Amino acid sequence: MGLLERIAAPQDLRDLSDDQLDLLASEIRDLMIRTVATNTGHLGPNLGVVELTLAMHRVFDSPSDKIVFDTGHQSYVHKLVTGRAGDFDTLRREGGMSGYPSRSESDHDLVENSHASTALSYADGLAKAFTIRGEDRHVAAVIGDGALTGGMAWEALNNIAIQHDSRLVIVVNDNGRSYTPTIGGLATALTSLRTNPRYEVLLDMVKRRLNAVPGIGAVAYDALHAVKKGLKDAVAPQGLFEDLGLKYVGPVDGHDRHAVEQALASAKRFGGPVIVHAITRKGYGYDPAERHEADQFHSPGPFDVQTGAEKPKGRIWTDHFSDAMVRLGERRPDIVGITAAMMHPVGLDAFQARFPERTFDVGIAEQHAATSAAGLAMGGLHPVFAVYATFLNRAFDQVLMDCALHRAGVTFVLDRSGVTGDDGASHNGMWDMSLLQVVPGLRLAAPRDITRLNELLDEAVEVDDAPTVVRFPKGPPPEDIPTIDRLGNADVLVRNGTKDVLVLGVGSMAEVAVGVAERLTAQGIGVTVADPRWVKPVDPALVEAAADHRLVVTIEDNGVAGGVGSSFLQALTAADVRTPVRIHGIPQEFLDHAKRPKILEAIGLTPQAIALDTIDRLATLTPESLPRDVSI
Ligand SMILES: Cc1ncc(C[n+]2csc(CCOP(=O)(O)OP(=O)(O)O)c2C)c(N)n1
Ligand SMILES: CC(=O)[C@@H](O)[C@H](O)COP(=O)(O)O
Ligand SMILES: [Mg+2]
Repeated sequence: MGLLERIAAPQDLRDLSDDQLDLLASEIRDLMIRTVATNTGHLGPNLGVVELTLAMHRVFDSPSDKIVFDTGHQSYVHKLVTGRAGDFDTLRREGGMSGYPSRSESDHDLVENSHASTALSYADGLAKAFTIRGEDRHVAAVIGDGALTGGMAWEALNNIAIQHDSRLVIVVNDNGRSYTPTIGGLATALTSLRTNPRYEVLLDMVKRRLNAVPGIGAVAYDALHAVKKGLKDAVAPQGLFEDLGLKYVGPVDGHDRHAVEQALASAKRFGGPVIVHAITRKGYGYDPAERHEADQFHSPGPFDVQTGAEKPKGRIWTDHFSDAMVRLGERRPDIVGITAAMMHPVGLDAFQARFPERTFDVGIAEQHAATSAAGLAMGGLHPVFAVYATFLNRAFDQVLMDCALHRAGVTFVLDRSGVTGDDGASHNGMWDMSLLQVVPGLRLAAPRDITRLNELLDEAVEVDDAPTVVRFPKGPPPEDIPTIDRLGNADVLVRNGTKDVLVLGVGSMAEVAVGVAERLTAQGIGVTVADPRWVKPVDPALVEAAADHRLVVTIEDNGVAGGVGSSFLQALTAADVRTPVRIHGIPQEFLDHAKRPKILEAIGLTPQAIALDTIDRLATLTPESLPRDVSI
């Protein structure tokens, strides 16, 4: 590992010469490429911030100064130079290093939330705290051009701009992309700053001339830096940040570590909030990533280091949704697709290719997406907003007060619902079937397999007077699980005679419910397994069926608090049905990263664990807890 072994703390970086720092940068790239090739992870974003991160840790004094990463997926270099290089081979492994900042790993890490556009708000708070406490500490926040399209970032900038004494340096890591090129007026404004041809040529010439002058070159370059700012005013329109009252330094070549250090040092000296605009390239230094058209290896699966060829992946739920959307689009000219900067990851790229004028990428702006969808519905269209389940949390009020209050026919398709695993606590989609329970009129479906996905999507887009939600998990779908009967709107999957236990298997947990039934049947226990399909509103036929059974078991890939099981129990209570209910779901905790199957096993969402619990539960049932008309 060479030089990296010598970096026990970021302060060690200051003892390295320029040549050694260049060598260290290539060592870091090499290690990240080899590690992500097997462990998976965010290679493109991290290759793009090697020089930037080294410069930050040479200028700022972490952990006393606080370095905050927006989204945090680009914090591998930060981890490598803050004493964790030795554990890097455990990246994203169960019990190993998180792919995001982790406070339990290091006091150099602060923000663990992987939801974008939050860093500037944390930084605003931190800087105010240091000022009030009279602490001479700086805050440096790294935010990507993509994360800058999120509304929270501008709420923060609005506040930061008036904090004239805050020791805050904002580094805009501008690589022009989220997954795909960043969209919108902000992106255009950033582009105009970074690509003004006269400014670039002039700057390059000056830099080359000065650096060629031994001894004084760098100093003069630094002095000219301020002039350059003036220069830039002359050759590049300002606006954007400086109209807000924010000092702006840049754009600076984010792969020129020395230039970045100069910019950061001068920004640090300003003594007030400053924006340093760094131009970087995602995947920089690894050809297969730089050439990767789709997303420059934003988060590649396992791949061959030599060729960059990714190991073939089987079809996942998203691929089937993608096909279904194209079919819907052909059948329904009123259907439009919306994504929040994740066109391919949510499976709307095929729909976009077929119906470009009916597809909208709104940037990382889920709140805007939801309310814009309400507007589209009010305008006579039927929008489908495809989003990862966890990211819809951010738009809860928009779903409630902009969509549901106005009975807007918007369909939300929640990919990555339930346990996702690799990306840690803030990525698990374990909240939607709890949060959305309280939304009046909203209908929520959880397909168990691809046949049901197509059925439920068709049903959802037929609803034009209320928001509908269809949610499915990360990864490959199961084989179709056949229906043997209907029970109201629900599908009966197993019925083996006596009515001891009614098992409700929700969405991806229907497969688990069938496994539970197999184990209970082998013990001579009577089981009915039903897949509710629509979990909100609760199906009255299932309430009725519960009254005929000794015990109800609900299984959901959602937090147990306020989820499907809770709402079913509430419905039984309201109907004065006293059958006891045993709720199985994700414990209401922040789960550490690991693979989805390992987490499901660890939290007991397996046929074996639930069958054993059910047998125990049945054995403890006492007459008074039985429905009135059953005697044992
Ligand atoms: C609220 C939210 N929506 C979507 C995502 C998914 N996501 C992760 S990284 C990313 C792109 C971020 O782009 P940028 O901020 O420019 O960082 P870069 O990857 O270019 O370094 C997105 C959309 C997220 N993390 N948070
Ligand atoms: C950082 C981020 O939010 C996404 O890039 C996330 O890693 C998505 O991962 P998957 O698309 O692999 O579920
Ligand atoms: Mg970017």
